[in-house]
Parts: sequence; structure tokens; C-alpha cells
Amino acid sequence: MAICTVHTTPSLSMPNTHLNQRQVIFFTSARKNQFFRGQNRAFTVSCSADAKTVVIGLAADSGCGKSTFMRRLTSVFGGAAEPPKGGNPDSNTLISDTTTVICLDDYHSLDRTGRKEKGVTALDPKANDFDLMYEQVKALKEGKAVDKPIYNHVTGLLDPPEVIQPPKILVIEGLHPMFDERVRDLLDFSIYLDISNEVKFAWKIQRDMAERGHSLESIKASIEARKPDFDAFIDPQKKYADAVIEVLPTQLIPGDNEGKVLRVRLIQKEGLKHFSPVYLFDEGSTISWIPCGRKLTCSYPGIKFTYGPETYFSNEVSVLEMDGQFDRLDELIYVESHLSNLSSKFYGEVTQQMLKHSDFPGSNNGTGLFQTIIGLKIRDLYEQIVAERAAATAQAAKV
Ligand SMILES: Nc1ncnc2c1ncn2[C@@H]1O[C@H](COP(=O)(O)OP(=O)(O)OP(=O)(O)O)[C@@H](O)[C@H]1O
Ligand SMILES: O=C(CO)[C@H](O)[C@H](O)COP(=O)(O)O
Repeated sequence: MAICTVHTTPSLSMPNTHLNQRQVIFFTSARKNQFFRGQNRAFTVSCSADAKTVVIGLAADSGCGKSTFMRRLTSVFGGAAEPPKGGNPDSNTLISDTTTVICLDDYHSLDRTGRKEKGVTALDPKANDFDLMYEQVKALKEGKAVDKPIYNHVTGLLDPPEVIQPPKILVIEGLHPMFDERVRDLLDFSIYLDISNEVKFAWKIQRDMAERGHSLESIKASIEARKPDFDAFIDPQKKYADAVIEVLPTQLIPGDNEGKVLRVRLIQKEGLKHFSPVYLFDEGSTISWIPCGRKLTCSYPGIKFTYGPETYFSNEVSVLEMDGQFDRLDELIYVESHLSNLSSKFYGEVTQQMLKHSDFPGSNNGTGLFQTIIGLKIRDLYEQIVAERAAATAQAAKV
């Protein structure tokens, strides 16, 4: 769909008829620059700029909560996300009314055997096709469908491609959304999930031992084997992110390394056009707040919020931090009422979203809270961009 202008001309048979000279309508871009002749008038359709897809990048190592974040984000827009209908059952793509989430593993240029033969990991840029990633994200952003490859995580092979239509919001999630400068420049907003080694280890053990039957030694070995490439190619992307969710062990329990109680920091870049950071109490000031008391039930070790300005990789940021976990999620409304710039559509929307997905990992702590907040921020960013485009088109029509 494109936003187009219809130029009407007086009818050839009725040259003095007063007609609207221009009208802004929605038209398929296939009709662009065509000439039509109606009953009493002739008109052409010209499209100054095609309506573009908003592109969001989400970077993180494997097993760091990308899928959970995506489920929270999709829910903010309503509707469930599903794999392409009738397609490859092992597709990594998730489509909803508003969003399409593509997994960048699909741009692995080497399959599992190829990586083994060449002695490279999936994190190594040599195992990924950044030219194709750039071309296809660019095409989707311009409103063109693409034939995207599929990396099959079950077989470790590259499957035949699937057609991806340009959505309203395209999320590219995976190991390298901000690695290649050309791809990075296509992003309207970028997020990095920065999970500390201790916490990553605890989550991996929980998932891969409990749910996938791996041994403790094999989990340790896999983390160690990936670490050099993670440090070289994945971690450095966080300096480009507009928002970083940093997950660390709690500071409320001295010496804790269980990874159950978490300290989570939402690092938000200042000065972006379509994003204004969430703040606690008083924008720009430094705050420390322990909300436990009459309105918020807290068992040991309690909850502590902090907020304030910082510098992150030479960028001015504001950081909202939550250490600890909620006992009763419905009481989150008390915390929500003290946060500003949430981009919610009604009072209590953050709490409502969190309650709706109370079974998702991290719903009782800052990971779930900050993922939900960023979900609302992405909706707001999308709505701002769409409104700006509509205003620009209306203005062009007036001129
Ligand atoms: N906020 C959280 N709190 C606790 N555990 C979490 C959290 N987020 C994720 N996990 C754990 O990590 C596992 C992986 O989460 P998720 O599937 O969302 O990550 P992912 O980055 O999409 O993983 P992959 O890339 O391997 O598919 C979950 O099954 C859960 O055990
Ligand atoms: O880091 C990863 C991204 O999710 C995977 O390890 C990578 O895609 C390789 O996949 P596989 O485990 O199928 O070899």
C-alpha cells in the first residue's frame, strides 16, 4: 500500500467544471503514475513515496530471552504471532497483523556441517551473509516482498526460501542485527539484551538441563566455546543500541550467584527523535526508591528502584533500574503510577500487560517490566512515524 495523490483534470467534454485538483487516498502502488479516464474527468495517480515498513533490531545471544521479548511486543499490538501459514513447519518467522519477526539465523551462509568443516561458530560473521541480509531488509523497508532463506534449527541445513511480505513493523532478531553498518542504518530503533555471564549460565542450566536433557558439563563447554566469538562479534553491538536491557545478579543479597533474584537496568539513549526515556518521579534527577511498605508487598530481599543520568559508550543515557522481584504482580500498578513517559494508552496498561503474561519468564522482575515498557515505546515510535508520514503527504497534497 502506498500513499498517493490523485490529480484530477477538468473533463475534456466539460472544460469549465470545478473539480478537486488533488486528493490524498490510499492506493496500491501498482497504480502509480497510471492515467485513468472516468465519466466526466481524467486523472492520474502519483505516489511521492511508498509507505515504508518500520524496522526494529533486537540483538542478543542465544537463550537470552529474545523469543519471550517478541511475545510481549506482539501482544502490545494485539493478536497472536504465528509462523507463515502452509509454509515450512521449521520456519523461524512469526507473523501477526502488525508485526513480522524474522530470525537472522536465516542468513547463516554456512550450515551446521559447513561451520564444523571450516571451524567457525554461528556467531562468526564468516558464517553469515550480510549482503543478502542488507538487500532483503532494505527491500522490505521499501515495501517489496523477498524470498528469504530458512535456517532449519532441527536439521542444521539451509531450507528452500519462504516469501516474506513487507509488514507494518519488521523486527529482525538474532545475533547480528547491528553488526553490519548498512543493516544498522536501516533500523528505526534497536535493542540489545545484555545478559551477564552468571545469569546466562543460570538460564541455560534451567532450560537446557531441565527441558532439553543436556549435562552440566556440556552446557559449560558450549558457553565457553562461544565466548570468544560472543565477545568479538555480538557484545560490541550494544554500543549502537537505542535501549539496552542489562540483566545482572542482585546486589540485595551479598555474594548471591544463584541468578534467581535479578538486578535489571534499562539503559535508554537520550535525544532520539521518536523515543523519550521513561523516568521515575523527576526527569533528569537521581533517585533511589524502595517502594516496599503499605502499598507493595515485598518478601526478602525486597525491591529497590534507582533512576538517573549516565554516560554509556560516550552517549548520554538515562538508566532505570530494578533490583529484586514482585510478590504480587497486581500491586505493580503502584510502581507504574510513579513512572512517567510510559507511552501507555491508559492508566495501568503496563500492569495489565504484565498480568496477561504472568506465566512468561521474568514476569516478576525487571526483565518482564522493562521488556513490556519497551514494547509500548515501539508502538509509540511506530505511531509517530506513521503520523509524520501522513502529515507530510497531506502537506504535499496541499502544495
Ligand atoms: N526474563 C527471564 N527470566 C528468567 N529466565 C528467562 C528469562 N528470559 C528467558 N529466560 C530463560 O531463557 C530461556 C530462553 O528464553 P527465550 O526462548 O526467550 O530466548 P531466546 O533468546 O529466544 O533463545 P534462542 O535464541 O535459543 O531460541 C527460557 O526458556 C528461560 O528458561
Ligand atoms: O546461536 C545461535 C542462534 O540462535 C545458534 O546456535 C545458531 O543459529 C546455530 O544453530 P544450531 O544450534 O542449529 O547449530
